[in-house]
Amino acid sequence: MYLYLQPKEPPPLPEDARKGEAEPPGSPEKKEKNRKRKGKSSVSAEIVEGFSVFGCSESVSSVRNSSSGEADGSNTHSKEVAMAREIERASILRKKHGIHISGYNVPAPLESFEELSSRYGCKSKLLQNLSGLGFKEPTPIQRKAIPVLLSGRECFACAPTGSGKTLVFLFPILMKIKPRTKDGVKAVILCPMRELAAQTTRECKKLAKGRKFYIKLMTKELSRSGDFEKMHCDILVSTPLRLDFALRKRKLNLSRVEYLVLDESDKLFELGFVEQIDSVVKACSNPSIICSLFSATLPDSVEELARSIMHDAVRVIVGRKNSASELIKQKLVFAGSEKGKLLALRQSFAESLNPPVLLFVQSKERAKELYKELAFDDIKADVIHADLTQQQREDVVDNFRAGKTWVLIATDVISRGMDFKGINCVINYDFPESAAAYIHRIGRSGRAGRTGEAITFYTEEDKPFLRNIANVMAASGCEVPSWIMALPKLKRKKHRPKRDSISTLPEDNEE
Ligand SMILES: Nc1ncnc2c1ncn2[C@@H]1O[C@H](COP(=O)(O)OP(=O)(O)OP(=O)(O)O)[C@@H](O)[C@H]1O
Repeated sequence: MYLYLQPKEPPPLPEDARKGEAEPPGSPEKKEKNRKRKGKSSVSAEIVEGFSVFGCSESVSSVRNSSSGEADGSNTHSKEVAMAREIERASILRKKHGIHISGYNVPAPLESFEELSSRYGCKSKLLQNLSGLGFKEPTPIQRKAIPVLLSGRECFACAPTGSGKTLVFLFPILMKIKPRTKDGVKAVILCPMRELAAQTTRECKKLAKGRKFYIKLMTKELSRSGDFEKMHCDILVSTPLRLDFALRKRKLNLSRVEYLVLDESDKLFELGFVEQIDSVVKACSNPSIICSLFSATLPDSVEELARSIMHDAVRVIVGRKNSASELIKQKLVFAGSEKGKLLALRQSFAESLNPPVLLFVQSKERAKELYKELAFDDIKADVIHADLTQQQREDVVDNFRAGKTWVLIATDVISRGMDFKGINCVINYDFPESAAAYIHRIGRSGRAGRTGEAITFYTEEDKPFLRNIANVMAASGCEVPSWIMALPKLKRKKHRPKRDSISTLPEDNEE
């Protein structure tokens, strides 16, 4: 029985809520929580177009929050003029960057990172760190979702792979929590995979450079033998399994957590993780906690579940929901059979190999098989899958990052969130199991404004599933043959067929 993750029907909104003024719906506790949030409301705000899931209005208007003290209450006319300008400015920015939002009193988007200081009092050290990382302009999701979190609102954010969502949740945490207060964990970031948790911890440390935060990655050792009563930790990054283990066995106290982030939240809400997420959500019992959910793919079912843990959230979508980055040139290649795929791969590498290349297969067995095949070729290849030790997995990732490995063969353990700089090509050697898996896999290239390429092999067996991928391709402007678009639509069934093993050796029954 999951107390927190039971999806609830959206409560009907009172008439004045639709004007952005009513009491938020929910229990007295939630109301209290929302009252606190309202109090935190920041400088400039919009009330915008509503979507069904978070239940809000269809009217479009925008207000300048007078609590900023910028508007002169005695001069109604000039206040109205200023408000109108603000509405227009926010709307132009949103349109320019393809940002869609829903929610009440949504703060206006950032025009520049400098506004973090002028509007939200950001410390200069943090801003220096941003420019030190070469971040000059906020990306569209950063423009909109950072102010949402900074104004104390919960956020449900969907933006393309490689569009800078990590900064969206890290930066407000670093701005808002007090470092080294010694009264426990203040922020928890959950990631579905260990590699991603390690990467997020590293990014967090880079952004926090020069500020004295205790930032910890929940390693296996820590979850099994950490003394959490003595350990200092402001920001904790973990996979659900390790955090749940530490909660149960090591009596980790999360009651003072102010920020809970579910990165790659659609994956986190998949079966297998739900029980662990539920236990974490329960342990984060602070009524003022701010939850935020991020992914490049957020199906409606996840929005439904999100409603059970979020209150008064602002939904921010950049571009089209559940679509691939437009920076990736996508191609489908018919390889006929399993043998045909290996030949096609070798031929493609012989014609042009432009490393780094990431190659996805559907299982660890197949990853090992393909690695054996490519090891005979003159290609610096390596392999990563769940059978490797943690240290081995880290070494593989480091070697690929350092350019020592040209071709990395991988299962879906690194298909989400991993930020390898400048991957030129992603090859789906095995057809992805779903459109979401496809979007995340190919999203390892075409990041941070760079272009990339994605090639997907398919066999006769994969043909019935082509349409799902073709839809994603067409939506991001890639050419798709009309016969594929005419294939019947399949219900969202996962495609993981049993495939012939990867080998060029003749089979027993062949001559
Ligand atoms: N404002 C910015 N300017 C330039 N580069 C940026 C900016 N913000 C983030 N980046 C860089 O863009 C890359 C992708 O960022 P990030 O990993 O946060 O993407 P993401 O949206 O979380 O992707 P995914 O959905 O795959 O997890 C990183 O290398 C990051 O350093």
